[in-house]
Amino acid sequence: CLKEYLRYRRLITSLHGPKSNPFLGNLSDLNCDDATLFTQLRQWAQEYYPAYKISAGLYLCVNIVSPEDFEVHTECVLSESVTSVSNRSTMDSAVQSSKWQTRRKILTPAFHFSILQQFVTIFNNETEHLVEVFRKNCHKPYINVVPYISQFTLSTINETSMGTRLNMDDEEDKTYYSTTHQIGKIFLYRLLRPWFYNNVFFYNLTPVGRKEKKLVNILHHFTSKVIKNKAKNFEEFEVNENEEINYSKRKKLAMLDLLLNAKISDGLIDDKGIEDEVNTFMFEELILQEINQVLNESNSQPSYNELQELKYMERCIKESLRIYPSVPFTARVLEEDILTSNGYTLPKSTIVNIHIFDIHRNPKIWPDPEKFDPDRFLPENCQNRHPFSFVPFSAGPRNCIGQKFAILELKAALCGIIRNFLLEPVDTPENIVLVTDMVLRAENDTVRVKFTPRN
Ligand code: HEM
Repeated sequence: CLKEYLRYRRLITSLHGPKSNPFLGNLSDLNCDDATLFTQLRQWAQEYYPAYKISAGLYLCVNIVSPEDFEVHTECVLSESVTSVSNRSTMDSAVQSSKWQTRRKILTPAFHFSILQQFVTIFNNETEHLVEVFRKNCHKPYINVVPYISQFTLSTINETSMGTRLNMDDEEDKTYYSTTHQIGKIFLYRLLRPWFYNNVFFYNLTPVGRKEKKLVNILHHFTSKVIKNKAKNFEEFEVNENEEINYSKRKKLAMLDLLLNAKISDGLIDDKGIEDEVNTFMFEELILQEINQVLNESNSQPSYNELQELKYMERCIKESLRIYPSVPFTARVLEEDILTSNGYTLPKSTIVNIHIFDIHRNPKIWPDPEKFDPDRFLPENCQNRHPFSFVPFSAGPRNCIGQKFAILELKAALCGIIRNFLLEPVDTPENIVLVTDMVLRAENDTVRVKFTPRN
């Protein structure tokens, strides 16, 4: 064991990375607020491309920033995920490595297009609820969309996977919703403190460990209740097995007048600024044009096939997921040694973090990376790109099983929102502060948008 450990340490420590203290490693850099940590990781990603090491005391991990190394690593991370190492008490049976392959096989048919077709009705109904909430609030100067969007996604996944609607007036459902948020924070806390990984006994005695236990019990209680109810319904369902499953044209851009006025009268905005603002509108108008074309101007809910036809919208979704990938980092444990593109050997058992966020903003692959340009995803523009340079759903065997589901759900939601409202950003990339979490979040969970109802 000692020989293996020393080899492991020697190989990882030969990799470059930020300066570290011999005893504490990079703990002092990592022990900061979530926003600073996010910026810090991005800075290291640029400085130490394509891969670098960081350490926390005796624990070491390697961060990968290049598509090439990401591709190599995916061949060696089939089973064990960091979630299962660091968080066994939370996610134990669901993610444990030995069971992964069997479970993935069982679950894959649940995402077959014939099943997704049935989910479209749920997506559309949930979208109607969302549009209704926005309509009630659209008289306000802006709406913070984050809580509404996360309730929408949680409600949709609940209904499609477990067959129940979340009801935010119900205390238990409300607690479940807030618990899913809090557990993410605790997971991150533990991920950054590797001495808690294997030390479950000690961790459970800490205040955070005790809180985690309480939250996990709430989640387990909720899901087991839903599963029990579902099991009852399932018997009823079998009896009825033959039953079907129940489940202004272009607006005048008055904004442009305002922008031009602001430029001429007080020089508050320059030509580039106006172009950016108009582009923001144009994307939305082009999406609306496509929706009207595909749905023949009707007000009906879109069908599965119609959603598939919304190609321009799909490019806009992909470009959004490139600039703001919902999962900015993933973490896994290597099962075998790998050789990185710059000639380093990363030994078996290394914890590897993938900077999805930075892969998506690599200027060599994505010129002018901060610019929103859906045409990057035209087939002819994708041809020569490395297949692992766009990875919002990760890649390789452990990629996201729900990616088609997610795109379809996003399309249904956008269809409902854009047909009903004209959107204007209140928060912009310049003032939004991103923070480290399990999923990409803006500081204080706030992204403000102005909603104006369309006639
Ligand atoms: C925009 C939406 C989504 C994004 C960006 C996304 C992204 C990802 C990523 C990056 C992973 C890999 C995580 C890792 O390697 O640690 C993943 C895994 C996974 N995702 Fe998603 N996801 C999305 C929506 C969904 C939805 C809607 C579902 C279910 C309906 C889903 C189910 C899963 C599952 C089950 C896994 C684990 C797969 C496995 O380990 O075999 N995802 N997702």
